[in-house]
Amino acid sequence: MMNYSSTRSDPPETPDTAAAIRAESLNVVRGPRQVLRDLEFTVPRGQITGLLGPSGCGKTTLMRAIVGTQAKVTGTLDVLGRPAGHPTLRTRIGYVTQAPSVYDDLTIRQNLDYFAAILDPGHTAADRRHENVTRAIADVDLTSHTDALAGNLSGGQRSRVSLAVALLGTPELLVLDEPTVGLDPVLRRDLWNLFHDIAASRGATLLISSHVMDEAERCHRLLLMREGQILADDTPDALRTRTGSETVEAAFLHLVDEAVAAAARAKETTR
Ligand SMILES: Nc1ncnc2c1ncn2[C@@H]1O[C@H](COP(=O)(O)OP(=O)(O)OP(=O)(O)O)[C@@H](O)[C@H]1O
Repeated sequence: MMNYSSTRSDPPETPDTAAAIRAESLNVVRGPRQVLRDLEFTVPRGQITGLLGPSGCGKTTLMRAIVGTQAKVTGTLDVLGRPAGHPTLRTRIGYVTQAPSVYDDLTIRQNLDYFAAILDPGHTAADRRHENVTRAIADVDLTSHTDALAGNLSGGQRSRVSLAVALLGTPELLVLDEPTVGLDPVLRRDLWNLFHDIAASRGATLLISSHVMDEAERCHRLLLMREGQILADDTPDALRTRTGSETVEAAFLHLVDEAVAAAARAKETTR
């Protein structure tokens, strides 16, 4: 995690028009390996940015750095105008991990009531909490299962309970790690519609990881990753045009081939 010994000397927060996330010379080491290498990118506010790349390329590590839970992060990483991990960011960011974090022995409503009580405590907030919980359950289309035990839900339903928890505090930035993995096509489409609603109606910024390239087409912008580096930071249209490809998947493969060829040339010249 990045270090914050004092908030007294914090620089003033950057204006809302600035990027939601800005990284420069960002490096992360995990165990003996350098997992992220010299990343430089920005994520604009109010849009959906897809973080795509093969398994093991560093997507989760980057998300953990952004939400402030990753150790050994160096370089610049600003989130909503503050350095990543800053205490004031805790209530402004919703993070959904790959493994759903729900209590199996509680119902869906009890799970959300529990997290709502942490976010918005006190007797006087009871009505507001009830409303927020009901809305978050409806947002993820689980109203008909409100009183079902989380332990009896399918994997996709449990993921949606986790997403509902992240939506409780109406966060400005939602960081979602592979939220559609294992879901059927109808649910995937519905969730992507929900993500677009959240960005459009609340002006929220969403960073969504996936290794399913067809989901890239649903994003406003893309960060394509490979082996701990950013291969491209662009819109799906611009990527297809730039590489002369029909799909983002073909564009990604084109960029991988280019990177491999460039690395081989560099090796050749150093011999
Ligand atoms: N706790 C850890 N200690 C050491 N290395 C780790 C640790 N966790 C992950 N790594 C390594 O860091 C690299 C990036 O992992 P990460 O989970 O960020 O990838 P990912 O792109 O999210 O993969 P996936 O799509 O499979 O979830 C991998 O090579 C992985 O082996």
